[in-house]
Amino acid sequence: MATPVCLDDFEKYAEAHLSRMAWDYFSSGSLEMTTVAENRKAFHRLRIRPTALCDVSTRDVTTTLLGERVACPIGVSPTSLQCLAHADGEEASARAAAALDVCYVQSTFSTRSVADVVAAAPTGLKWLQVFPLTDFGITERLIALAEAAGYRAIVFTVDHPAKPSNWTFSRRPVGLPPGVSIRNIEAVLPGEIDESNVYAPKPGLKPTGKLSWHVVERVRQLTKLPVILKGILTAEDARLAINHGAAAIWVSNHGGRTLDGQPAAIEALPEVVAAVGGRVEVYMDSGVRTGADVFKALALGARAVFVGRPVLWGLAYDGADGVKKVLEILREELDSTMAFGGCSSIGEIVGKLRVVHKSYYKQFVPK
Ligand SMILES: Cc1cc2nc3c(=O)[nH]c(=O)nc-3n(C[C@H](O)[C@H](O)[C@H](O)COP(=O)(O)O)c2cc1C
Ligand SMILES: CCCCCCC(=O)C(=O)O
Repeated sequence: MATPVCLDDFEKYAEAHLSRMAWDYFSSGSLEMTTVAENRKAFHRLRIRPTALCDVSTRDVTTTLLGERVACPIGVSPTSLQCLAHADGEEASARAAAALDVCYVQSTFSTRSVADVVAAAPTGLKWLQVFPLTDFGITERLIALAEAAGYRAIVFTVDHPAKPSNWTFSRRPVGLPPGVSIRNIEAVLPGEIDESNVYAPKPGLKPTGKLSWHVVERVRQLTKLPVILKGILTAEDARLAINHGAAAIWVSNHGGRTLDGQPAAIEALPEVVAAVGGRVEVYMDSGVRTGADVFKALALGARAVFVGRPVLWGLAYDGADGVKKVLEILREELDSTMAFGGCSSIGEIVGKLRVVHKSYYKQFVPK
């Protein structure tokens, strides 16, 4: 295969080279996968309105997340089981993120532990993702480890209260090949994973559906770190999140892997941004594949975007170097979109009708 030039090329490579089980695990979503598809289609329905004759001779893509500087507003979403994509797994993806000075979010269900990741990538902004699991002690111990290791925020995933209905996983259980284990869980709870079917864990590791907004306070009480809520899609939940002390809100539909039929994350972003009214930062993921997508999300009020599957494709292509290429391509495409859109800094992208739904243009069509 020729050298990949865009994220779609990395996806094709991954599909051709990963084991069938790994590819199915990474690519699938719930039920008919309509939300997986909508995450892309919704970006295509948006149009960028360019501004001519601006000084775009130099462009600055740096920004800050919760006060910490990053080289660009593109980060790595938490994704589980990265050693299915490459033997170095999360060590490689964290190294790539650190090399590019972008935010790295480690999944609870990582095939490398917090300690492994910090040893492999001692620099760079790192956050830990946690779930509401049946055994709250697991979350508690992971947060303590991350805080001690210098992680800078906790990403609390609120859109995963049960095992998702995924026909692909039902047809072929997701198992771990020899030598691969969920080391992040092993570090706090040895011997709990059934390696032949990771979606049939021991009771304590199951997602709990016994939830209320008080769980956010419970997580906050465990740590001095800011707690970001991941998986918010409505204005009502965004307001509740702020009332319960969320430091930031992450608009996401989990890449279409949880509730099929929910909106594309980019469609839900404007109502969340409006409800938040600038009180906390808003991030988004789900379906971001080009620098134009990044520009659209920022114009609609996201402080930063994150990518999930593209990082797994990069790992499959060439470990840490592959992930670096994926992130560099997105950064360069964002930079180019800014030049042609008329923006010299990230701050200039926001607002000003830079991005509209394609129906905006109907009003100008002669009747
Ligand atoms: C294989 C895979 C594993 C995932 N694991 C987690 C996880 O452990 N925790 C979590 O909060 N989200 C998880 N997600 C969701 C991602 O964080 C992210 O929301 C999603 O992948 C974004 O969509 P994208 O893949 O289209 O970029 C996972 C997604 C995939 C594809
Ligand atoms: C190994 C158990 C899988 C946990 C769920 C990870 C996840 O969020 C996903 O989308 O997959």
